[in-house]
Amino acid sequence: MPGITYEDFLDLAYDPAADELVCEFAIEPATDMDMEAAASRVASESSNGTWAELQVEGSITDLSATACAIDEERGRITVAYPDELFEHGNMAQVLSCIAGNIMGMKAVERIRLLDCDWPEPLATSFPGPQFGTNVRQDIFDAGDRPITATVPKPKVGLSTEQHVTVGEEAWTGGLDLLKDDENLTDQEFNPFADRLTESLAARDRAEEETGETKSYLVNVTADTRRMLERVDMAAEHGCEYVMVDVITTGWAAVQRVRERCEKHGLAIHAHRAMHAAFDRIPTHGVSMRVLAQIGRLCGVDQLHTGTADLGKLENEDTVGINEWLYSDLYGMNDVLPMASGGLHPGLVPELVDRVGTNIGVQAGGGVHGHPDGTHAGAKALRAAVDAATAGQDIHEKAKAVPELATALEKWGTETPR
Ligand SMILES: O=C(COP(=O)(O)O)[C@H](O)[C@H](O)COP(=O)(O)O
Ligand SMILES: [Mg+2]
Repeated sequence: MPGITYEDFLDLAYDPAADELVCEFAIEPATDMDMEAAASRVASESSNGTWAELQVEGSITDLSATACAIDEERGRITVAYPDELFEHGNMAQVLSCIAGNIMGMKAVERIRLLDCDWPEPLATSFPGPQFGTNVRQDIFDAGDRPITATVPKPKVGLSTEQHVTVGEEAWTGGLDLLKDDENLTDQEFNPFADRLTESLAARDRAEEETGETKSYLVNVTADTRRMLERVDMAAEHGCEYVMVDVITTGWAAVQRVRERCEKHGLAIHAHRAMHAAFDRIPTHGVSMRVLAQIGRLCGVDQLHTGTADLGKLENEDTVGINEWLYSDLYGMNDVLPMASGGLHPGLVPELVDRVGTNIGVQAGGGVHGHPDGTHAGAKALRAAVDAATAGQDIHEKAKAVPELATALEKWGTETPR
């Protein structure tokens, strides 16, 4: 009986079926291997093969992936995965196939999952976002402008009272969202329950004062049980959102949060802390593009996708990722990209020029580092966003908004480091 060998996973004449998941990888084969040998091993290990020749009966090869294209020059391969290989609606299982053992196999020096073409049966087995970019209208009344957010700094250490004061100043200064930082959850210096209730009371005051809708991205990140309890608490106290550190928490937990948020009608803000462990080295890991795709399928409404290189952190193709998040995917809702990380008012015109206005603009240091404090910083950021949306020159705007003039004087258009 002929066994299954690596060759069974390579067919460069193969045309993937419409229901197959097609993945593009960048690979650098091991020094003693050519692209074909490495590509067939990638397809094998990520579906149903292994290093040894296997003797099995029946149509087990129906579940085999096929390495169906190789671009020697660019070091790219394409692998098609049959739909039956996957448990629908189970992102952990999907990732254990397409980004699992292959990430560490010796047949490749480096391997990066660059992009996925999600077929309808698999994609629609996930819920997608409840709101996506519609948060700008469904939750706020933001018109054409980006929604705005700020995260109090220092990231941790402020007492609840200090945190809430900073939030209230930011809201009344003109920002839409107060956001917890990624490592602020339920520590003794600022307990979750107190912060939630007191922030929402401040939100109500700010709404009253400004006549605008305000909301709070409360960080519920924890083990799944505690996270769901916190989602329930956020809903109970009248919050519109929860924030989850989606990479550190893991997609399986995000799926449960999405389910619970639907029950309450809450939107999900996804912070991507730790994404760079997967995507920073451009020749290895899982691209931010794929992480963003997974976020959309699992149903986050807002996702950090970087600043198109204007901010303090390394970014991978913010523009291309955002375009994918807006693109049609079998009628699934889109995702609102959040630009964040080292932003300040002077960078806003160029940001909007590069990525458009269908985004959220988030700044921490660029608001609270304003020489006249958070309230002035919030006014400056809001004015910069309004001007950029209206196509007005930021220096013209600064003539009418002294807080913006001060911010421009302090930071100009520099990229922070
Ligand atoms: O706290 C901040 C930004 O603060 P600041 O405005 O002071 O830099 C966020 O955690 C980063 O946006 C994360 O980066 P990214 O959005 O790229 O994931
Ligand atoms: Mg942060």
